Amino acid sequence: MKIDNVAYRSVWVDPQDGWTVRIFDQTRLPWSIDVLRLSTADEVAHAIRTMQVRGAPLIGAVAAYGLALALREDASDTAMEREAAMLAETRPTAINLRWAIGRMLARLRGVAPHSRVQAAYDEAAAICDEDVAQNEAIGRNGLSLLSEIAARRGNRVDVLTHCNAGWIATVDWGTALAPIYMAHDQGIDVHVWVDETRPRNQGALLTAWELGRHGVPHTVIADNAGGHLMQHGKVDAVIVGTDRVTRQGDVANKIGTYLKALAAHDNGVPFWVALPSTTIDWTIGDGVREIEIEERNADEVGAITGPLVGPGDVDREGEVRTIRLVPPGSRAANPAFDVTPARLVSGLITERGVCAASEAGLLSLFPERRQTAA
Ligand SMILES: CSC[C@@H](O)[C@@H](O)C(=O)COP(=O)(O)O
Repeated sequence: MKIDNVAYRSVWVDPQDGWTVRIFDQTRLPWSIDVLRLSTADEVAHAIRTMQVRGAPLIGAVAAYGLALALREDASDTAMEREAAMLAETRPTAINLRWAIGRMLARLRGVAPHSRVQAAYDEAAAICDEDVAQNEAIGRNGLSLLSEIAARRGNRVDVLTHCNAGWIATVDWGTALAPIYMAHDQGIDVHVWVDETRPRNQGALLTAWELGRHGVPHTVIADNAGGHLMQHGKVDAVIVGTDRVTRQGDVANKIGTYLKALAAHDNGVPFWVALPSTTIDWTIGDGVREIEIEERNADEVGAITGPLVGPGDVDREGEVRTIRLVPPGSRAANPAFDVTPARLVSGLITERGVCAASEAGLLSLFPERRQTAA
């Protein structure tokens, strides 16, 4: 995607030095576009934990480069296994992280230590290229669904999305936002209701920023507004991304997604989930019981960060500050994801096509997984 007419991915190797890894600091967006340089596996782990990089596919891709950085310092078997385990544990819910580390190890275990660094960079680059191709295919498959609605509605589609599943959450394109970008580029009058997505506001900050830069009409809403809009016929479809889909089609995504699925179900609004196959966890069935939900620091609920606005503070307008929301002494809790049961999901939009959120649906697109799932 482009920033000031320059095409960027969300992660890349610095072309000047040929080895450090560059990312946008997503804790600073949209107020400031800061590019970070990561040169050790520990720096990568820190970037993932603090959500300087976030979004399921992107943290997998960045972690893969993290392992390449680790191998530059020590390419022995012991160091490789240790650093891989450390990177895989930086966040628990998104399965792409463990998938990417698993793929790197599968490739590198058979490579002699002196050849591992180059092999690791090559494999991480392949993961990135494949993610871009998968998201582009997801965009095309989701576009068919949006085109059908537009054909019925005089070229208009209103989509609601939650959190950020755009290009900044993947290597490029995004999952949930890829069909929206393509619909907009094709001249469909697409408008997006953007859930702010408390507590970290990935919708209000990142999705709104992405859509705005691409010229896609959008409106940021409080997280609680979606049900009301659906009751009044203002939402044609909900499309969200996901951090993990079980083989039976249960969907883990940013906290609050489940409530949107319930409201969509009650109002007959299609609820679609967009994902690359790297987000499917074939080893588990019941997402509510089996997916580990990340519990983040309660301070993310108890405070909010943003630039000061006038008129009270004209001199300091624009200065980014953190403001306390919760009185001292009140406890806060911060489960970061929830699980939407498959029965509430209208369809899964993957790189291979759209399927029912069920084991049979997923296996119809990924028949090679039949044995794993059995
Ligand atoms: C294509 S990203 C899909 C999901 O990863 C996204 O919706 C989400 O929940 C991200 O959570 P985050 O905590 O911001 O990493």
